[in-house]
Amino acid sequence: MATVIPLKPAQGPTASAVRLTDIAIEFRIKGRPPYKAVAPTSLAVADGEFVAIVGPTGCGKSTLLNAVAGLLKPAAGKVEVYGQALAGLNAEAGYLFQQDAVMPWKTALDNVAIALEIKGVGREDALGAARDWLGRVGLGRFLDRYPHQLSGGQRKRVGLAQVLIRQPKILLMDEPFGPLDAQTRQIMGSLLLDLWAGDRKAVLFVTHDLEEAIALSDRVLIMSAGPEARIIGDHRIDLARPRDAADIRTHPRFHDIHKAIWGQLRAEVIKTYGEEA
Ligand SMILES: Nc1ncnc2c1ncn2[C@@H]1O[C@H](COP(=O)(O)OP(=O)(O)OP(=O)(O)O)[C@@H](O)[C@H]1O
Repeated sequence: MATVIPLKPAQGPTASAVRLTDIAIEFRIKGRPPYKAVAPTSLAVADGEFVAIVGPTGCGKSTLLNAVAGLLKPAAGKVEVYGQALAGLNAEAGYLFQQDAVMPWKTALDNVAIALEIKGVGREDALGAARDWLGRVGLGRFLDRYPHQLSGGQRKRVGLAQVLIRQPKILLMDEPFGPLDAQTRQIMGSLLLDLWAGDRKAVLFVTHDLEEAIALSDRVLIMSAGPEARIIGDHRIDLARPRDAADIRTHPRFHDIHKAIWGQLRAEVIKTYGEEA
């Protein structure tokens, strides 16, 4: 059985990388009462921890991530980053979305270098770092390709390099491998784990794919069906590291963990389909 750990944030001298306390999020829709997307809910991500959020479609996973990114302000509750109340955009975080953020008129090299240039890094230094990062994501031979000359998986690698070159302390990932085929998703997962093992950032990873969440994470959080969604499960994943995001799925322990968590997730997924039917 996977261990279910209490939802209360751990107390201790070290501040969490991210801590949400009793966060509630509402959307105003003209002529209607506010839509209460997220009910008061709490979560904490420790420094160096890889945490996934899984939940039924439309429950509020991206909304929660956007609150951590500082892209939207909760109606109630606290967002803290390394112990400091978040005001405005989260400067410690790099954000990787499902959609590509690459510029079609720039080569892979320029797409990655620009992430440093807009921070004031000189052109030559930015190009040097971009070459290095593209090498680390396996695109050392594709520096001068334009996005339309790259596969979907290769564009994702460019996106990953664009975010990582800025060395954020926290990585926010919203279905980052969503549009890719199953095999490429697993390869990207393995690449992400390899890169993460180097300097263990705090990661908050949103996915609808429970297998992907278990393969990558230290903890998997389950979000209930909306409206007024909240975190209802917090499962520690005790699979050894280093892990290969593809091979780990054949491990017997993986199946036990999957079975334990799926029971809880399935109930929420069924509620969502009932609502939309
Ligand atoms: N700007 C907005 N205005 C009104 N409602 C919104 C807005 N953004 C999101 N919502 C609603 O809030 C709820 C949560 O949306 P969110 O995108 O966070 O879900 P999700 O769990 O990430 O979904 P999916 O897995 O399908 O990507 C949904 O019911 C959505 O319709």
